Amino acid sequence: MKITKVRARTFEWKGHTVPPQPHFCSNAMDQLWDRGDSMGTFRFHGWTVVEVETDDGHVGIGNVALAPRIAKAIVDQYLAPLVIGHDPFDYEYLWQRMYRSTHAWGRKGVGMAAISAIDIALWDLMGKATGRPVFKLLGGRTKEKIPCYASKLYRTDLKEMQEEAQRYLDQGFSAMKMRFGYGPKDGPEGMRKNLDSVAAVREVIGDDIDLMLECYMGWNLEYTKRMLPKLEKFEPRWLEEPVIADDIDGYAELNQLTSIPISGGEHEFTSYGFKQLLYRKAVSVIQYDTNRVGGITAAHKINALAEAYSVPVIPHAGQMHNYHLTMSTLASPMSEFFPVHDVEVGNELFYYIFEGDPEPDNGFIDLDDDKPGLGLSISDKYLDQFNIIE
Ligand SMILES: O=C(O)[C@H](O)[C@H](O)[C@@H](O)CO
Ligand SMILES: [Mg+2]
Repeated sequence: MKITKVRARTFEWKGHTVPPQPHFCSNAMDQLWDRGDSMGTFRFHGWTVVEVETDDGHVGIGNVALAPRIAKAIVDQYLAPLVIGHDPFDYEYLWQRMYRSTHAWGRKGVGMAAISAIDIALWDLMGKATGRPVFKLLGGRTKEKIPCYASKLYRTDLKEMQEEAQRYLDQGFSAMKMRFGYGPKDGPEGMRKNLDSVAAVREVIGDDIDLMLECYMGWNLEYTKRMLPKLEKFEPRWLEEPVIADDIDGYAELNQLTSIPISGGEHEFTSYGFKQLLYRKAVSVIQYDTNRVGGITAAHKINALAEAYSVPVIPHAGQMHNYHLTMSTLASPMSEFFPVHDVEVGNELFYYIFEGDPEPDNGFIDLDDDKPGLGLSISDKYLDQFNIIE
């Protein structure tokens, strides 16, 4: 089997998007004096879909959501020539070929995200060629079905957040993640508003539902040290990305500070990056995204590392490329799930570009033992909602 063609298309959403609201989600831009619509740079309204075709007619599908136009250019100009003519089953060699040839600029960030897209397509190809789902090529079925947590609850009116939380309870979720809206620049009043939002959600869901708290890199070490003791009474499952991804020492200090587990990793790359997070005890939950971290090849290695360190893996994003990793290892107890399809931050686009993602049932999703590859196809239902760049 030889790779004959690589096609990268960037899908740019032109459909309805939910208008941005102030304090929607604390984020890394919040500490700038001219933060404006600070979440703006973290709204991903484009996605690059990569199709890798082989001489026997199989087509593997990969994807990348970070800087999709740049990722497409990297695939077209640098990565496609490196894999064409090769056997997709030589996926480790091809990963090393892509990683090493772009090492000067691609070992983290959009370079590695582009490598991830090709790698995911190779695994989809191997599944299709063998007639097996990808998770059966990794470690097989380790769960009867995958528990998932409802991930939304962006900072809005407290009553709206309570009604949203109630909806997830009614849908059978036993875990959910909410976002803070305030950070260091919002002072004591912002702290109070943050605490009030957690109290409001806890009031609805009670103490026996897992509640995760998302900062999305919007706080800093000093602010988080002040917030953690105030948050302990809410017993959160974890506090996510309180500081920027490069502040690994900050993560490590926070992770030892209180009983609240610190989580992170959706902005970290390769097994080398996760070795640092694990070795330095920087996080108690790792959250790579397979379409960023280095694809399935890298994620599979990180799962093994995490198992050795007894740190659970709960990947960022409820999307098929992550579900197969979670199904394949006991090191990953659950998946994230994005319960709302209205396009806001852009995670939702996956539902409009692809078909095949499982729907949750009472807080669980499952994968099909008999569906080869990732089990995804490119949808033709919403093509008119996208500007597609070949
Ligand atoms: O953990 C997450 O789901 C991510 O951080 C979100 O995709 C991001 O949009 C912040 O909520
Ligand atoms: Mg996150």
